[in-house]
Amino acid sequence: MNTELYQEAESFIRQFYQEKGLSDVESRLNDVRAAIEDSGTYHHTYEELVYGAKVAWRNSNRCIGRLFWENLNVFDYRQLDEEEAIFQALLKHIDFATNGGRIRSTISIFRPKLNEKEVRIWNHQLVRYAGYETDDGVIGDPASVEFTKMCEALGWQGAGGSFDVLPLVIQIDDRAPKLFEIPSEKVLEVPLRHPEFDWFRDLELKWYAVPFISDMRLEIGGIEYTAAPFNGWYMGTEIGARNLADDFRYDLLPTVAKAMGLDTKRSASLWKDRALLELNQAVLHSYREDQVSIVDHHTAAEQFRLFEKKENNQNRQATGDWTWLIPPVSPAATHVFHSSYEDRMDSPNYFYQNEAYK
Ligand code: HEM
Ligand SMILES: N/C(=N/c1cccc(CO[C@@H]2CCNC2)c1)c1cccs1
Repeated sequence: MNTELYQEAESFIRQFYQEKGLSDVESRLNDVRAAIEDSGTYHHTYEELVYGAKVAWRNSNRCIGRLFWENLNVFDYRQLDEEEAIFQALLKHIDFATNGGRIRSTISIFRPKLNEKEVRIWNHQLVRYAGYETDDGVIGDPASVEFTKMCEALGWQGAGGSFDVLPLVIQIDDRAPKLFEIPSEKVLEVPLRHPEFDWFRDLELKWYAVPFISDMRLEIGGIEYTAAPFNGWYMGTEIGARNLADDFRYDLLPTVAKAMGLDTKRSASLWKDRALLELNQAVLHSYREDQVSIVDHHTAAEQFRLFEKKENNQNRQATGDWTWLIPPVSPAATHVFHSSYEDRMDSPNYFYQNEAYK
């Protein structure tokens, strides 16, 4: 009898029954114990799965967006056993979550790991841009160079542009991974323009509307869901202060600063800070004008403060990883910077897992 699994299962089931005010937890625990004795594992009810996915979000210490943890749409795809069916489910997730720009927080949960057999999505995010190493530097997203090479090794042919959407790579157990192109009409993107600087659109920048994290493991009561892609909406700084700004990503601060006519020779001119602000303003302006959900880092911090209060009202204390909760732009202008959080890892939760392309 796998007592470690039973202990994690018991702790989760008791938490679920207690928080939901359900009765007769002992009878459910007897069924779970019997299942583990009989088959080495147990099966979550849909209600347990939904509660587990939501509480895993509530426990995600690095997430500033947790105020809305109870509004998660959960798709139960544990019965799917073929790559093609999983691909179709992912397209449905992308459509449902995108919702024409009124983004809906959603998670799709595929079959959990059992006896070293597992379903994996090799992508970091369902939608992400390719990165190509050339003699004159990287074209596209440098963060995707390694994964792009893997896709090419598996037969994918990218267009060689700066914003090519990568294919989905789905692997079941030890079968060969299968590649699937996402139809371009399924991928909502936002062309970036600035509210005052007309030259900004000439940079021909864009970003995808919805972030779908597809490489983390969802752990609920000792059961490991190794393929459980989830999405929310972006906080503007993720795009404007990191993806497009980091010098190991699209490295656009010098480009924006020069177009603004700033003196990029002297750090003291704060040209990087001025460029950052305009880049972030362009992101928020473009997403809002296209009616694509996005949140600025001040509003997100206010929402997080409300989350902290709501947790206290439920006799819980919000845990957090301060180093990730503070936004990369004007962190000290938010209450988060002046607060402290215990970085305790409660379960259920989302975890990193080994790179699928081992
Ligand atoms: C609804 C809007 C949401 C917003 C605005 C939001 C915002 C963020 C931001 C800004 C980060 C830091 C990312 C980074 O710095 O790279 C983050 C991290 C995280 N979020 Fe949220 N989030 C949202 C919804 C969700 C949902 C629906 C889930 C899961 C069900 C989730 C789970 C997480 C996790 C696990 C991390 C940490 C990732 C890591 O450690 O790499 N978030 N979130
Ligand atoms: N806005 C978001 N931002 C992120 C949430 C989790 C992870 C990430 C990206 O993390 C990468 C790995 C470490 N930094 C970048 C971004 C969401 C994605 C999915 C739901 S909400």
